[in-house]
Amino acid sequence: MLKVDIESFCYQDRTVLEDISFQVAQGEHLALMGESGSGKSTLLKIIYGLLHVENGSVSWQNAAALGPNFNLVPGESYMKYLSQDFDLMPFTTVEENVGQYLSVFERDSHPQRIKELLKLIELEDFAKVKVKNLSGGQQQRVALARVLALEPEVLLLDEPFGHIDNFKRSSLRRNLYAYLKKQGITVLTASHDPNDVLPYTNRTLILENGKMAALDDTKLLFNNPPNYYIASLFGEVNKVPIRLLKSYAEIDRSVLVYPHEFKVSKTTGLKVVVNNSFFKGTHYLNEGVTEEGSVLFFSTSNELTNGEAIFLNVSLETINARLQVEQRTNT
Ligand SMILES: Nc1ncnc2c1ncn2[C@@H]1O[C@H](COP(=O)(O)OP(=O)(O)OP(=O)(O)O)[C@@H](O)[C@H]1O
Repeated sequence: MLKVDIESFCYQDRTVLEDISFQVAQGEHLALMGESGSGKSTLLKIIYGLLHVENGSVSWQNAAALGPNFNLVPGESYMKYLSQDFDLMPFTTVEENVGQYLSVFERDSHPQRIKELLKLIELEDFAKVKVKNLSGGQQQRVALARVLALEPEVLLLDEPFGHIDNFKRSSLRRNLYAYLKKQGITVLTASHDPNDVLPYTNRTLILENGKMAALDDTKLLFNNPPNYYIASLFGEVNKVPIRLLKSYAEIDRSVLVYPHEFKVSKTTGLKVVVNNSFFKGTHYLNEGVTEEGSVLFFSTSNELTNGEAIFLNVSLETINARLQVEQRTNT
């Protein structure tokens, strides 16, 4: 079990983390989400032991992680941290970079282990290439292989696919997370990308201005986001007054609605005039303006014409579910 308790953490005199307290079970995969500057990287650096936290503690399996004021070389041996800057040796080859992190006591198994890791990151053909001659995305994959070399018990990943193109990203993500799960490695992934988070993580911790805005089951957070900030980390979202959706409603509140949750009708519902229809590959994301002048985003399978009037509907189940979440988080 990884236990993190941070009362506060400051850079110079600016507090950037406050009241952070959570636990991660062995083998669990926790996502860290939050807007840029919310404190994700800082939190990972504290956990790894790169930053000293005066008011707080980190422990793994009930043993305290002591941080940089106590360790000659920062970082705990059972943990690895993949930072946003890759920290590679540019003038040596891919296999040397990965091999450097393998145990000196098991030299015989190095070639096999390097081969295995290069296969995982899909860079087998680049084993003899110097790192300085690789693209940014390829370098990020080498950095990933390096942190995996010694099979850490805890792996901290900071935007691990940020430099990798979509073509490689999907398969790499699948292979990597399947591998980590199989090995029972405890993982924390900080990411802006819901595609890194939704399919692969058990729980998600949301940071907002250095504070914990939520910590819950990932699917639950997506399906029933407690507020607009949290929902918008997963993609486009609308805040819609219930009285516009159900004319008979006596409730003066708004609910969060994702674009895919609107059902489109030609005759009944909340009237909007289409302003834009963006092709998203699998669907169209449309921008519509209500009679009150607010903008709503909704999905359709077909392209809509600008100026066309259509009607939006949201199911009672969705509205009720959202109202219940609000009640739960307000009590
Ligand atoms: N070394 C530093 N010295 C002073 N302030 C810092 C330092 N590093 C980060 N900060 C500040 O601390 C806050 C949190 O930064 P952090 O990098 O942890 O956020 P983040 O959520 O990881 O952002 P991003 O998603 O953009 O990587 C920001 O306001 C940032 O400007």
